[in-house]
Amino acid sequence: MGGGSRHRPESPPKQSLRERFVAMRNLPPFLRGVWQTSPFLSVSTIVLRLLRALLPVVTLYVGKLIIDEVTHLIRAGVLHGDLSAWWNSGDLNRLGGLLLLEFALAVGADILGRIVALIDSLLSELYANTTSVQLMEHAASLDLEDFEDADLQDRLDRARRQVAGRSSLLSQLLGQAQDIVTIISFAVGLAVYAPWLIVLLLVALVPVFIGELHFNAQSYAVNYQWTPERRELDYLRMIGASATTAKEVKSFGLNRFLIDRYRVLSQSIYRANRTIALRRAGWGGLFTTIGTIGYYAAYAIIAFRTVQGHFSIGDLTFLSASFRRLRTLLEGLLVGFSQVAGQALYLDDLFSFFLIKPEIFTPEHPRPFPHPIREGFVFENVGFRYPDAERWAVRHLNFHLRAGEVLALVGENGAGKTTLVKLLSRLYDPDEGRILLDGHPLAEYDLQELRANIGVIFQDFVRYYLSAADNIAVGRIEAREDVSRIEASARRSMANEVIDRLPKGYQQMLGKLFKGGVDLSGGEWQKIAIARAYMRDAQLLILDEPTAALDARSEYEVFQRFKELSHGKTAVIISHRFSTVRMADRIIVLNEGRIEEVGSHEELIEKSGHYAELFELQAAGYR
Ligand SMILES: Nc1ncnc2c1ncn2[C@@H]1O[C@H](COP(=O)(O)OP(=O)(O)OP(=O)(O)O)[C@@H](O)[C@H]1O
Repeated sequence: MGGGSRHRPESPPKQSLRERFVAMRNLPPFLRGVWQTSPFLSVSTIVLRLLRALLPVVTLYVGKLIIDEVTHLIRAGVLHGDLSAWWNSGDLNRLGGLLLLEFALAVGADILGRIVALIDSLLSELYANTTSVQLMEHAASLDLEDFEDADLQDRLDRARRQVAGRSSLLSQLLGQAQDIVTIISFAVGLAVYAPWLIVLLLVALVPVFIGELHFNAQSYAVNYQWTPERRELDYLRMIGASATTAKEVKSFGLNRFLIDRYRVLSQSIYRANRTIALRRAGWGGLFTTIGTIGYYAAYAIIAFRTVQGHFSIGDLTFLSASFRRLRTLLEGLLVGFSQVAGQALYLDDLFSFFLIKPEIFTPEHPRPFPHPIREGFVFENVGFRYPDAERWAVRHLNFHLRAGEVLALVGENGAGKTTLVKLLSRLYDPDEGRILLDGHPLAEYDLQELRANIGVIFQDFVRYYLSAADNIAVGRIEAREDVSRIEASARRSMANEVIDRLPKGYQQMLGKLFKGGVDLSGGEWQKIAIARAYMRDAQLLILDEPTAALDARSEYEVFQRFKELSHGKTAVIISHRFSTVRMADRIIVLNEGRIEEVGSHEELIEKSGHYAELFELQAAGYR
């Protein structure tokens, strides 16, 4: 969260006219994406819209013919006594035919419009689904480091909103294309009768266009600038009203604080939006009035010329209606264009998110992963610094994690234990030095294979709101159906005792998010999480303090089993409990990112160094 001092870019990005036009380059890939989603639906909507586009001018022209026919009939004075006699005389045939035609056109236009709207909504939804999946897939390929970057979070957030809220872009875009065809057809009609009307039209419309363009750019800029705050709003809403936070929020009485913070923040966003909306409404009103003046000027001229005998009454209605429709259409087109340009800017976020490339990836020709690992892992002068951090989290790490040994990492909070583990599982790459596996850098192996061979349970493991069985199966999701494997893993981590007590056993939904879910104690969750490591059947097992919530007996038993069961397997355990740590073959003591001591429990006690001091401290606490 931003706290009190909010960073605001000096000049709002991407709001110049030129940049808006540049953003239009996003439209071709967008349309290509839509096309690939469903070529059939795409073709259908284009063809139907083309038909629909020509209907208005045809309808208006038929209207003109009707009026001309009516005036003709009046002038000719062919009035018969009653309607049926008149009808039978055949004088009304042409008028009747024209009326029928206009009726058919109106019905046709309505039906076509509905079909087109239906296709557009189907197509938009399909496209939004496809893009959401791509978004998830791409997010999955990114580095952990990327996710810890607030800028990326902002961009991802805008991209998500783009997908969720902007699927109207497609119908807008297609509607524009359709309107252009209609406009051309009207313009041709107008040009034939009175070309000067078109000039008048343009003069009336230009101010509206520029106004729209300007205010859309401002809206985007505001939206862009306030992304972090909007994310904070979401976050506040989430911690203010979710099952996982309710306990703490209630007992600390945080609700008032959260609500006030939400209110203040949402009001500032509201004020920024209101300012733009007000200015937009004011200027928009003025510009529209100019357009209306243009329309009535044209109307007066047409009427005058009709009186002079240049136009028929039918022409008068056709021209004035054409002019009015053209004005509305062009206004819509221009406003729509600037909206499309605005949406194209949001597409920028979506597409630029796709352009972020992970830095940790599998080389083109990966080295086959060793089965079994022979020598183990060697850290050679490894150093790592978190992005934007001043301090090295770990530095000058030199040690050998031998195949088959159980290594414990000990150190005070922030000493670098978790960081070391993240480097080992290649969630980060070192900034200095290198890590070798059986003599070759980790980066030469296939990333998926490396991760598949490492089973790591972090201290902040995830409590999935899934069934108990699935909570274990996530350790090796391909084996989700393998009940005996899941049960065996549960027995090893003692999770079976927890699950046996659940009303629905392995099928019990865990967590309180969904109906019928049962929550577990911290230690019970941990036993479930540890079962994931066994599920994985990896060559290297890493337990990063996942036992912190286990009672002393459970932790002892869990590690006893761990040692027995991981026999021959390489393992790294992080724990603050020395009863556990002393079971390891070797212990590394970390201090401020450096290795301070290495040895077995006995050796380190003998040495009377940092380890012995920490051990004494804990032992004294129990005496
Ligand atoms: N994602 C991160 N971004 C920036 N700095 C981090 C990040 N994670 C850890 N650090 C910093 O790196 C240092 C080492 O952290 P690390 O999590 O490795 O410690 P640890 O020994 O596991 O501590 P603990 O016993 O509290 O779990 C700390 O100074 C910490 O503040």
